[in-house]
Amino acid sequence: MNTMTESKKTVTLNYINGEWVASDSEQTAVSKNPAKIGEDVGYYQMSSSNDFDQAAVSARKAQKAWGKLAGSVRGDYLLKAAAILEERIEDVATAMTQEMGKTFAEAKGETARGVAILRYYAGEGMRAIGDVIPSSDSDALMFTTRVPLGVVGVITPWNFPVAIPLWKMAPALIYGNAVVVKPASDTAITCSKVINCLHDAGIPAGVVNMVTGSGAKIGMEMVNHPEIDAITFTGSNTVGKQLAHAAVDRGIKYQLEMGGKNPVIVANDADLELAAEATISGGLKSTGQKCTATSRVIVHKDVYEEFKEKLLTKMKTITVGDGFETGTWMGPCASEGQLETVLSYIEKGKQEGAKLLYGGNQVLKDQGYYVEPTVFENATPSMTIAREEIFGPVLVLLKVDTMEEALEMANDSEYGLSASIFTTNIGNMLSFINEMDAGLVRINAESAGVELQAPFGGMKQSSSHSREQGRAAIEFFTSIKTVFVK
Ligand SMILES: NC(=O)C1=CN([C@@H]2O[C@H](COP(=O)(O)OP(=O)(O)OC[C@H]3O[C@@H](n4cnc5c(N)ncnc54)[C@H](O)[C@@H]3O)[C@@H](O)[C@H]2O)C=CC1
Ligand SMILES: CCCCCC(=O)O
Repeated sequence: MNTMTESKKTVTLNYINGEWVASDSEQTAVSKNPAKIGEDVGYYQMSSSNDFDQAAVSARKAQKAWGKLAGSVRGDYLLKAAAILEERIEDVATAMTQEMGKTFAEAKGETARGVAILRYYAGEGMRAIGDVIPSSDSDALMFTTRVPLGVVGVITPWNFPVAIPLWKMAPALIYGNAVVVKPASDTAITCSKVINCLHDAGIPAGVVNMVTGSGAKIGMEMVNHPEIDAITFTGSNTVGKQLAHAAVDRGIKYQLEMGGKNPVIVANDADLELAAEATISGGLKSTGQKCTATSRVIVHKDVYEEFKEKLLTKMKTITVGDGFETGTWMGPCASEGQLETVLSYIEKGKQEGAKLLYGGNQVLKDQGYYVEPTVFENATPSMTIAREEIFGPVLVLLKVDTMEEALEMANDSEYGLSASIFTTNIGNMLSFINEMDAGLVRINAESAGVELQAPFGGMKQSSSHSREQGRAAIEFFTSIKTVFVK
């Protein structure tokens, strides 16, 4: 059981060496519901260095046998976990909406994506992992194979608390690694429910471990621990860079997926209804808290006013509220801190001279951490709101005279995660595909829309330049060994 009751409080436990255990710090912290101020979702362990050490040592011991299993046998565990998670979609999604505010429908959709991720990587246990390469010695046999890294540390953010841990853990496990996961504290309970599905699938003790608590403490403990052979991180650039420096100091493999400032280009031949709908969805779904969310909206001057009117008409229909309420389109910001960050960027936008077209206000103040969907115009590319990741429901309209200017503006960012263009012109489409510096480029579709079977990752400052998901994940979670036999 992943929780215990302590003076009527539900306390989520750590998962170490196949057992649910409390931290030896005897300290817990509360996970709060951002939709309902004052409502505690539950408690999680504020773990100690010793807790992490026990998890890492357990993982090291377990990995030896786990790595020797046939890939198909490892895959069977993932298939069982997928079936269990599928049975528990409502329960896991409930925890997600309670902990970070995503609408219940989106939370169920994400959890279903987690089921699909487990099933996809289960199949990887029976697919080729190398090549036969002709040696210059005709009597010799030369081929490549792949070996696991060993123990992989997994650090994940709060915005996709099921999909991101699983799109890291599932490939790590199928390719023979053991894992220690440190989830974002805001969604520790949700992660524990995912881990419990792996536990109930009978995964061998020590192969999967979860240690909750302060990122600065446990996250840094992880990257510096001698039993950790690699780190896979998704989160902010600030934290990612800290982890990378520590990983380089130890000479271990690391993978970072970080921020974005994703543009959408609306060409003068675009389907404006489609472009407006996709900008709303891509920019404001999940309260704009997706790394792939649209934030810069670059519009050709010929269609600017018509597009703006369509966008505003749709924005005015957005209902803000508790993610469990049927009519809610957009939930709260994930935490009080996230709300404060978003409101500070809105103020910055006004101070720097952008025009607030719609929204910009905190709402339902007595209930939770809610902000209106917001759009600015008359912004310049140098303004803070056009350069920095806000990670909230804030769109910035930018007007251009030509498609060349649009593409130049779209690339004028330190980030390069995802980007979209709306056009019916094949020349615009090909220029965008070839010249847009982003890891995910989408044509006539919103900037969000990661598919689990395709490589995913950023360019420039959005990533450490490996790729997650799909078959690409094998590159990070294994090492290639070239074999020569005479
Ligand atoms: N590129 C991508 O695929 C994605 C990127 N993100 C990015 O993540 C950010 C939002 O997520 P947050 O959880 O707020 O990010 P965050 O960077 O604050 O935290 C991410 C994880 O790192 C841990 N952490 C915090 N401080 C740490 C430290 N000093 N050492 C080690 N670990 C530490 C946290 O506890 C959490 O588990 C945004 O910047 C967003 O763009 C989010 C989802 C996907
Ligand atoms: C955290 C990255 C997940 C992005 C969700 C999407 O674009 O579908």
